[in-house]
Formats: sequence, structure tokens, C-alpha cells
Amino acid sequence: MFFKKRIEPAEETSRHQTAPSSPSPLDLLRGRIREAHLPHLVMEAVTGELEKLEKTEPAVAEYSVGFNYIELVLSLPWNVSSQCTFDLERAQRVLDTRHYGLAQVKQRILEFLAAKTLCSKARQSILIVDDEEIARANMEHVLKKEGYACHCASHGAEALEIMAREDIDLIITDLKMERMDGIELLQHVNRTSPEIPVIMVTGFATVSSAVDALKKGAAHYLGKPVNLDELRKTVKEVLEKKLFVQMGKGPILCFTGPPGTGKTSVGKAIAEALQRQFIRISLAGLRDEAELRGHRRTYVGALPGRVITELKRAGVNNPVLMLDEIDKIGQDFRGDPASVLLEVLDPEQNTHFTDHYLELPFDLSRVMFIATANDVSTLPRPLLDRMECIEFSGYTEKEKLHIAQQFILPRQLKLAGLSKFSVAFTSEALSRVINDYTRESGLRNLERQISDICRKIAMMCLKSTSGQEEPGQVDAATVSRLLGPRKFYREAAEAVPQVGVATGMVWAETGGEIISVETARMPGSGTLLLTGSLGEVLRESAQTVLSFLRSKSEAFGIAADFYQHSDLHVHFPSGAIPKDGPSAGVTIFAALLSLLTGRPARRDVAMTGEMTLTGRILPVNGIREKVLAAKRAGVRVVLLPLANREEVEALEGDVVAGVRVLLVANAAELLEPLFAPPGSEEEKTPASGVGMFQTVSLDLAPQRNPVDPENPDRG
Ligand SMILES: Nc1ncnc2c1ncn2[C@@H]1O[C@H](COP(=O)(O)OP(=O)(O)OP(=O)(O)O)[C@@H](O)[C@H]1O
Repeated sequence: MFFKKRIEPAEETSRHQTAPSSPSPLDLLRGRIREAHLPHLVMEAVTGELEKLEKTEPAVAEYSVGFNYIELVLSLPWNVSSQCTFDLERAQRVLDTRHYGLAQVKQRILEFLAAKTLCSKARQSILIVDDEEIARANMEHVLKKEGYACHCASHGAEALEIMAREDIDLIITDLKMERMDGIELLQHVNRTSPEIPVIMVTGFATVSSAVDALKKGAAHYLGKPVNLDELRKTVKEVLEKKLFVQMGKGPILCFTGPPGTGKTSVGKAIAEALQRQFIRISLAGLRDEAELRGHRRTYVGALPGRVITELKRAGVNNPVLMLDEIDKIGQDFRGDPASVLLEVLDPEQNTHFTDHYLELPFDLSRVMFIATANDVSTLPRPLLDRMECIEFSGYTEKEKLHIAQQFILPRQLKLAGLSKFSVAFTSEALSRVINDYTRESGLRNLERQISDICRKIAMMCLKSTSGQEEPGQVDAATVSRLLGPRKFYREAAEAVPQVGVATGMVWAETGGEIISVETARMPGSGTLLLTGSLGEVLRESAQTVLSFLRSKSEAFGIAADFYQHSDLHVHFPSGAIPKDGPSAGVTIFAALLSLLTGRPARRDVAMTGEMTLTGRILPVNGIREKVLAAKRAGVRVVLLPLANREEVEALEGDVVAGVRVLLVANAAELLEPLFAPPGSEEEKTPASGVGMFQTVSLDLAPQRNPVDPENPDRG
């Protein structure tokens, strides 16, 4: 029996090499290198690598490593940029058509782009330095026709005088001149104004000195006599690059906010508005520095990092690159990826970003970086300093309704193959999905639930006998039937007042949340027990509140020795979630006061604020998110620190509609709304929904504890 001999890849390569008719892979590679218009340094590196390959046996592992390396270098967009525009009107149009609301976010983005648009529109000025008058005049004529402002000098010294009084963007200089030649001028410019690029013009006889000029920092060189088309193209390229570097010098945008609030999709819209490619690198869980910067080629199976890989995939060097979830980045023994990000995002360093695999500097200055994060408080300070944060906050019910109608429904109907059917959701149906089946700041779950309904309707269409039955209108009852029992309740609105329990508002990276603080008193010796995965700051808050209550026990109508024979327990349910921060101080106070005075606290009154040892209430963050969370839970009265007044007044009417917002400055002011019968606050606050307590004098004498229907033994 004869077996056909298997041709090994190495053998195959050598057969290719010897066949006279077809060029060898190395010949093909050489041809590609020649045509690739690589930057000087890169050209030197790949040529050196190719020479090594020519001396290496194809069967040796190093051969394929070197071969793959050259292929990667050739596939990178060293000089390929997409034509992009900084057109503010277009940007506004795209942002408005893709996203509802987000007025402040859009405004900040447009302001950011406005500065870049102005930069790109400014008339650029070029300094032409040549001792031949005719050469100067020719270049000036061509460049003026291109719209540039031109200045001329006949030698380096005169050029320096012009530079001292004019704002110059680019210098085109002859090499050989009397008084001060091109190289001297270049060295002077590099020293004093390194941001001004210099194009060297040289006769054919001095190509080696032109190469020398490139090594000394010239941006480009042109042979004499100057080809005018080449001059136009080179000037355009060099100035464009300078413009990108200049525009990249500003801070990097960082979109922060709860999940599903549109951070990623606004990033995509920016790329579309600027007509740039959009690429995204998710940084969640990234712990190894090499994932971003690659492994050195000496490692078996080494690969370039994510930044270089994504740029290769994009095929252009000026995309919008989104660094998603920058706050979820990790750090361990494999290095600190945040330090790589520091380099990537620093305009001073990122012109020479060096991937370990590539070992060549790649210029990232044309890339527009946008980072996203849910919570920037965990980011390293130096990284945060490089970014300009734009906050995306949660949506109100009305906004969610609009977005569902205008964007989510059409998208989901199309995905479910229902766009040709006349399926219409009533507003009540969408409100039911929003209130009974989702509890979030963003829109992720809402989209999931709507997609679930659409799939069920698609199934019904297929099951109907004709297959063409019109599903018609989807109302609130249909939603309940299709999605089953409701998943969320308006727990604050439905809970009855209870002794020792108060409702608080906290801020988490998923947006605002409602918590209930529970307290209990039992015989003991004055120990304060705290449970519920609490951080150090929260523990200290509880301690502070207790000391305040002890110091003012008489004013609050609490027995002075209440502490001596009792232990107090403060519990934050949802123990699996770590909690910290000072803003729960007032809620702990309210729960403990209710417990110690035996008065049931209203559960539909939610509060937030840091409490000091003297009972003052200090301002806190995340006011909008907290108010929205309170509304989602059915809270009727919201108590906020008076010091947050400006933020409260800036809230849109839609955010405060349906709740009474009261501003409080100290502990005493909490009492009336907390213990008042439901509905009584309405006469005391202005119709706008925001009220302020000036002075409250209350009779704080302990009352007989009314029977708590949920907990009759308590108090
Ligand atoms: N204002 C808006 N108008 C229209 N659609 C929106 C708006 N905000 C969000 N969406 C839609 O909601 C969905 C979720 O948005 P996106 O993925 O951008 O959220 P994200 O903030 O990036 O979330 P994460 O933090 O989880 O990455 C997308 O389909 C997006 O188009």
C-alpha cells in the first residue's frame, strides 16, 4: 500500500522558494514592505527582521515568529486615518436623533467638541525658508491657494525673527542656506518650540543629510525641485497630525453613571457624529498588564495587547476608542493595568505607546479616547485627573416612557419580526412594565422585559391558525398576563408605620437605592451592635448618632439611663451587599429615636444626610439618584439636607413631581415629618413640592406606644 507523503509546511515553503515561477513568501513580504509607506523607524525594524528571516531555516520556530511579527507590523494603520469632520451641527443632530433627553450630557459633549471644532477651523500659518527667491515664491503661491497663511524667510536667522512675532504652525525649510542652515534651524525649533513640525527640502545630492534630518526630528522631507502635488499632500498630512495631537491634549471624556443610562450608546453616537470608527475595549475584570500591552516575543505564543489588536482590526489610527468599565479594572501580581492606561491616556506619552510584542512606538495621539465607569470614586487619583467626568443620571418614569416608545419598542418589534404587524403598546402597558417589572435607574431591564413581551407576541402570531393574525393593542392587562406576577412592589408606600424602623436613601454604583434601617432594644449593658456588612464610616456614623441621643436624651424625652440596662442593635438588611458612607446617619437617628420614644416612624418618609455629634445635618452626594429611587419605591416625603438646597432646586420638575421634598438642617427638624400622620405634611409645604423647615419646636415627651400591627410585641 502506498501512502501519499504529507508535505510539511516548512518543506512547502522551501518548495515555494525554489520554484522559479512563483515568488517566495519572503519575496512577497519584501514587496509589501516596500509598498507599505512605513514610518522610518518601523521600516528599519521590519527590514532588519526580514534580513534575519532570510538567514533562518523555515522549519525553525523563530521563522514563523518573525514572519507573524512582520505581518502584524504591515497590517497596522501607521498612516491610515479616516476622513473625519468636526461639525458641531451634525454632532448635535446625531446625538438628538439617537438619544432622548440627556440635555446636560449632550450640552457638555457639544462644548467639548466645540473647542475641537474651533481648533480645526482656525487658519493655519506656514513659514517658508529658502535662499532661492523663485523656490519661495512657488511654494508660497501653491500654499496660499490651499488656504494657508504664508510667511517667507531667506535663511534660518530671519526665520527665527518671524517666529518671534508670528504664530507659526509649520516650517518648510531648505537644507543648505547661508547664515543659519536648515539643520541648525531645526535644532533651534526642537529646543524652543517642539510642537512646530519642520519639513526639510533638499536637493537629490543630499538625501543622506535628509535622512539625518529625519533622525534629528524633522517631520518629513521633500526632494528638490519640489513636486507641488507632493508638497500639498505632505503639508496637509503633517498639519493634520499636529492638529490631532493638539486636540488630543485636552482631558479625556469619562462617562459615569448607573448601568443602562446610555454611556456606551452615546459614545457610539459621538463616533458617528465625527464620522470616525468606533471600537470598544471592556476593562471589566482585567488584571494582567500584558492584556493591554502584550507579551514580549520571547514568550511562546506571545500576542500583541488589546490596544494594538483593536487598532489593527479598525484599520485606521484615528477611531473613537471606548475604554468601557474603567472602574472595574483589577490589580495583582501580574502588574497594574491602570499604569498602562495612564500612559495610553496621557497626550504627552501616548505618541510613543510601546506594546511589548510590537516593540515599536505607535502613535495613539489621533485616537479619541472615551472612558466609562459606574463609580469613579474607586479610580486611582492620577487616572481620574486625566479625565473630564460627565455624569449620566437615572431616568424618570416619564423619560423611560418616551425612550421606550421612541427607541426601545421599534427596535424590539423589529428584532421579534413584528414590525410589519400592527402591534401597539398603550402608555399604561409601558408604565406597568416600568413600575411592576423593573426597579432600576437605567433601561437595561426595561428593554429585556419589552423584548420578552415581543417574543411572546411573535409566538402567539405563529401559533394562530392563519399565522397572520394581527396581535393588535398591548394594554396593561396583557402585560400582566404575559409577564406573570409583578416582580416589584412600591414597598415604601405600602408599608405601615413601625417602631424602630426608618427608610433611608443611599447611593450605589447601580444608582439610588432605598434601604430600611431596623433597630431593636434588649436587656443588656449598653452595647451597640451593628450588623449588615457595614464599613468603618457607617459604624462611626451609628456611634455618633448614639452619642448625640445620649447627650440630648432629655430634649428628646428619652430616659437618661436608657443605655445602662439595654443593648441596642442596628441592622441594615441585605447583608450580602457591603455598605459604607456617612449618608445613612439621619436614618439611623430616625430609627433609634423611634425605638427609644416608642413612636412609630413613617415608612413612606425617606431621608439621607450625614449627622454630626451636635445633631447638624451635613450635605451628601447623589441627590437626583436618591430622589428617583425614593419615587420608584413609592415614597411620599423626602427629607434632604438643607445644605443640598442648590442641587435640589436644580432638579427638573419631573424628578420631584409626586413627592414632597423637605430640606432639614438639624435633627429636631426631622421629627415632625417623621412622626406626623400621613397626608398632614401637605398643608405645611409650598405647592412646588420643595419645602424647608426653619424652626421646629416639638413636644418630645414619650408617648404611649400605639400597637404596631406588624409587630405587636415591639416597643
Ligand atoms: N437617552 C436615551 N435615549 C434612547 N435610548 C437610550 C437612552 N439611554 C439609553 N438608551 C438605550 O439603553 C440601552 C442601554 O444603554 P447603554 O448600553 O449605552 O448603557 P450603559 O450606560 O453603557 O450601561 P453599562 O454601564 O452597563 O455599560 C441601549 O440600548 C441604549 O440605546
